[in-house]
Amino acid sequence: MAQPMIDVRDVAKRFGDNVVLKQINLHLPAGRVLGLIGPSGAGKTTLVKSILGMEKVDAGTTTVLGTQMPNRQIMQKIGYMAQSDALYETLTARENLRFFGELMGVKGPALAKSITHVAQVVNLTAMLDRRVSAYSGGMKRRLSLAIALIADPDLLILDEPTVGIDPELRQQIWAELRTLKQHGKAILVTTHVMDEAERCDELMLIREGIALAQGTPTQLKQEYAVDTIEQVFLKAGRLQDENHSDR
Ligand SMILES: Nc1ncnc2c1ncn2[C@@H]1O[C@H](COP(=O)(O)OP(=O)(O)OP(=O)(O)O)[C@@H](O)[C@H]1O
Repeated sequence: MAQPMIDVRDVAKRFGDNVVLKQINLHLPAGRVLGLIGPSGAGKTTLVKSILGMEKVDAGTTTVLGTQMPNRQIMQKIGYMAQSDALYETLTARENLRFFGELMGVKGPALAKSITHVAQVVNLTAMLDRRVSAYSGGMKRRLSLAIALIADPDLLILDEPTVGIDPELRQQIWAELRTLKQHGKAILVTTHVMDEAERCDELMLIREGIALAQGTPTQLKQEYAVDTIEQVFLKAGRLQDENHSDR
């Protein structure tokens, strides 16, 4: 089998007494979209940061592109969109894209071409030369996504990429993610939006730091004998509450 783009083995993490991740296992091959869904505080961002090597795990390993994390070189190969935007407000969007593109090794005409493409994907072409300080929250999210895409990375890790983005553009962004996966990219995405969860090839339901269920949306609906992912989630949560033996 081809080497997974992300391989998480038995990862555990706590902040003081707060156990945030318990024995998480996750494998993401090329050409797949894996959705991480769970309520606020479930541990999604902590898992994402553990995968990136930004958070030190207490047990287990996270391997990305065949290399155990943390690793600075590998980090530069990942298209990462954080939950909060890290943008240079005094620069224009184009300058931000140029800066982050160069940081990831894209230069010259290739960079100019990539800026044009990613700006189109997130619908910011007309606003590229405006300072980011004048951007709305949604525009900043879109620019953060464009930055994650700028170097055409093999692996994208997107933490709630469509928060504050209107439904039409959300469709456009998901169409782009689909195209990217068809080109063999691997995509890990966290989301609260259930119709986005339905678009993932595979889902991991995470609650109180525990991976409650994992599988394709169809498999999960069958397993829990329900019609929607939202119902899967609610049912899995109820079962977890009834069975406290895993705490
Ligand atoms: N740096 C930190 N120090 C202490 N506790 C933290 C830290 N980061 C996260 N936590 C705690 O870890 C738990 C999981 O947080 P995390 O941000 O991973 O959840 P999440 O599933 O991403 O939530 P949301 O959907 O709201 O973003 C929470 O209880 C949070 O308070």
